[in-house]
Amino acid sequence: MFIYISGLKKSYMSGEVKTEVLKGIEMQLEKGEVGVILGPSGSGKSTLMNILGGIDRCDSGKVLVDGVEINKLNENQLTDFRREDIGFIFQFYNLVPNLTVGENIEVVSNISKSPFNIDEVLKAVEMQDKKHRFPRELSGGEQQRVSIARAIVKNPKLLLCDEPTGALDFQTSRSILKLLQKVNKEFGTTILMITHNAAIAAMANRVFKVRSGEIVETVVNQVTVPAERIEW
Ligand SMILES: Nc1ncnc2c1ncn2[C@@H]1O[C@H](COP(=O)(O)OP(=O)(O)OP(=O)(O)O)[C@@H](O)[C@H]1O
Repeated sequence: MFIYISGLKKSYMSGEVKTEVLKGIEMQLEKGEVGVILGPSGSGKSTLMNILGGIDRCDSGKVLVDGVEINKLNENQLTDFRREDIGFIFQFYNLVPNLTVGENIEVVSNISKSPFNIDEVLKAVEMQDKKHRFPRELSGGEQQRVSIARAIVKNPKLLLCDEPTGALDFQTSRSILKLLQKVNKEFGTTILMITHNAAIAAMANRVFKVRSGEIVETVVNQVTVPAERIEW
């Protein structure tokens, strides 16, 4: 199993008060699959994703990514894991404003061990014509395409997407989801995506429903729906 999570717990302290945010998560995803995490605001989705991406650490439980138990890595190993194996896409694009599209991608490619070719990745996200533009000269959807290119150029094992269409209108959202599906097929990248939108679950191989820090249901879709046919 490519992602294997068992008994994962995480609490936060605010002052004297301890809040258990993840209460024993069980979750599995195969290599090359698309997983969707669905759940209401505050249910622990981002916390789970941050632990899986090596941004945060769990208190207890097992978290394996491609056979590596990431909660056992030291700080340097965790940094390497995050840098080399994980691509992140967020709701807001976090592009460097004074670098062009090409340069934003090059910064990541330069520090990667086995990056894809920048022009190929730009072509895949249909942004090859805008390589020399600055982020402020792009629409929201175009900026998200660039942030996807930046996340995949490093040839990550796992692409983690936290509400990637949260700031986009429905047509643009659909084109971004279509692009993620294409990345999954063409580059074979395993994708795990957080969303509030239950309709998006139709494009996933596995859907994890989170409530108050627990996975209350896992749905395995035998047939996945192409993004362009998702009903909103
Ligand atoms: N660093 C932190 N310190 C204290 N509490 C935190 C911290 N990070 C998250 N929390 C709390 O953990 C809970 C879960 O947060 P999380 O961001 O994982 O939820 P979410 O499901 O992703 O929500 P949303 O859909 O609104 O982004 C929330 O109650 C939040 O306030």
